[in-house]
Amino acid sequence: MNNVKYTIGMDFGSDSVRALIVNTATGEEMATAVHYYVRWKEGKYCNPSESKFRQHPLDYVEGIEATIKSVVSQVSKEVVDNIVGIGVDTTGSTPVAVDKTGTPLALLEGFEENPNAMFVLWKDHTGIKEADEINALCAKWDIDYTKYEGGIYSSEWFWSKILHVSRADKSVQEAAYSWVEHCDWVPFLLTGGNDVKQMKRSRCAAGHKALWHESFGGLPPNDFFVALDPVLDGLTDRLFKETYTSDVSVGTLSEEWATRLGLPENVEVAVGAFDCHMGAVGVNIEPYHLTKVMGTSTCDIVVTPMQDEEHLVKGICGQVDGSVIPGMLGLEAGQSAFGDIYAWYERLIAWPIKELIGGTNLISEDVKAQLVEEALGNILPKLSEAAAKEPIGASGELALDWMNGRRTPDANQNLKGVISGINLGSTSPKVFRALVEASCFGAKKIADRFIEEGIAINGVIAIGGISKKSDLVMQIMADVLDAPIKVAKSEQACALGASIFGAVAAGVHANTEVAMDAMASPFEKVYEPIKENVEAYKRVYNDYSELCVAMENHIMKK
Ligand SMILES: Nc1ncnc2c1ncn2[C@@H]1O[C@H](COP(=O)(O)OP(=O)(O)O)[C@@H](O)[C@H]1O
Ligand SMILES: O=C(CO)[C@@H](O)[C@@H](O)COP(=O)(O)O
Repeated sequence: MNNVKYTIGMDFGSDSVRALIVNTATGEEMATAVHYYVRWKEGKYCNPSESKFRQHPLDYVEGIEATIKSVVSQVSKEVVDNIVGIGVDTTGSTPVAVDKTGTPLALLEGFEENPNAMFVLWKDHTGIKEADEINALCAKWDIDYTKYEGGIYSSEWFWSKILHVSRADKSVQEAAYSWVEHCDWVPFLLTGGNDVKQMKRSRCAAGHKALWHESFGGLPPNDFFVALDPVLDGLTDRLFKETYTSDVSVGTLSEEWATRLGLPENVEVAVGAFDCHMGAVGVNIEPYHLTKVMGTSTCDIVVTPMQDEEHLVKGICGQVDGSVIPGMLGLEAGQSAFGDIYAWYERLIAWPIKELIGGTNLISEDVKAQLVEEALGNILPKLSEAAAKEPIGASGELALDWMNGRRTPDANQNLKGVISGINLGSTSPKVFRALVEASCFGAKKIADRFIEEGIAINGVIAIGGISKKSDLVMQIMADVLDAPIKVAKSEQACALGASIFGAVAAGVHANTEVAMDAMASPFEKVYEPIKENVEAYKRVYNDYSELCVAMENHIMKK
């Protein structure tokens, strides 16, 4: 008789959702599945030139069904019968306007194709002006509500997005009873929630991105929001006061979803949280260790014991009691674009390839398609191979990593990327190397800020796609940070972290620490800094820092 219990972890990333079935006694990953969002992949509802990125709720619903059915089909009936919990993490702040029943407006008649009725993805920066207004109001209000969020509110976050959409689209503003984070909506949906006021909201999302703090009595008061714009009058009453950590259960799977997914009905669903926070749990984060989730963007997570005396860390994405491990302080920072910078460069190089191969009459359509696929799939590996041979700083190309603005330190989404120091000898690999170096210098700015603010960093851990895909990026990161970087074995550390919370919420483990000890991923590799590279990068980093100041002054003058 098998007494082992299993949980499912779901990780909703920027492009895809991943699901795992995990053995709660050992952390063994029994099955895994990935689903790429169909509408998102087609580029629907987005306009990158305006930094507008929306995701349709159906992309997520289809993703839940596809991945869970797939993992369930990969394991025995005995395993399925012993699945007791589900944990969910998502990107954030990724909010959506909902009606009273908590249904995203894009699922209602008349709103199906309206991007303002869809989830406003974390990297959507259409609310830059609104973020500026929030910062200006906080600066003159008697309480600075941004103080636990690094002192600067970002256009990537909840209120900037709500205000922007409410102003831009009267039909959505009028139909929106409330607003909901992606990580709160999925557990609500799976447990059959139908009253948004009963939705259990994530402490992680609320504390890092929605200006929630216990000492404020919850969210800022209505008069603060009315002063911002009367269009927000009354909304806080329809949002929330209480928040929950992810060791708490939202409830059990609804009958409908249990049937749809082929799961038992008594499966507990944990309160959701953001991907990077659960990722840190997936690798058994220790206090004062920096966990870097390296993917499309980066998220940098540190936990510390709760301080007796409050110390506010400036310029990060906030410090929240229990956002990572319940009972500890979770600190978050990150870069708004990381792998996305390489993806942009890849697209630049891919354009002529697609055009030229696509336009030729010399080969058949099938061969064309195969050639294009092979060429595109090899751009980043080939560039990396060639870039690895370039000496550090020898030919002068120097870039800034602000292609999607600067998330931290000191959020400023008005900033733009730069490639400087080009001459007639600048090749594709040289420029690519400069972009990789810039992304690692941006990471060093974050590590430096934690240290300047008195948060020691005693070790660095990497998870996320790039920690697995790119030796080049990882070695440069170790050289630039001058620190060994341990890479987790799990391909899906965030989903694993979510499964750990599923196990705690289902009562299999007494608390998050015990569950992490049993289930978290070990490490498979360490990138050690190379001494001569560390020295060479110190010089280039100084140049990068000077270029940062010059460009920020230049852009902000306009
Ligand atoms: N060989 C490579 N070298 C560097 N970056 C890569 C490589 N292959 C893919 N990437 C980058 O990885 C990023 C995706 O990371 P991943 O962690 O898988 O996704 P997500 O951020 O959605 O969770 C993309 O931005 C892509 O540009
Ligand atoms: O900003 C957060 C969390 O606070 C992330 O959700 C966001 O950077 C998206 O992460 P990915 O790059 O998709 O892994």
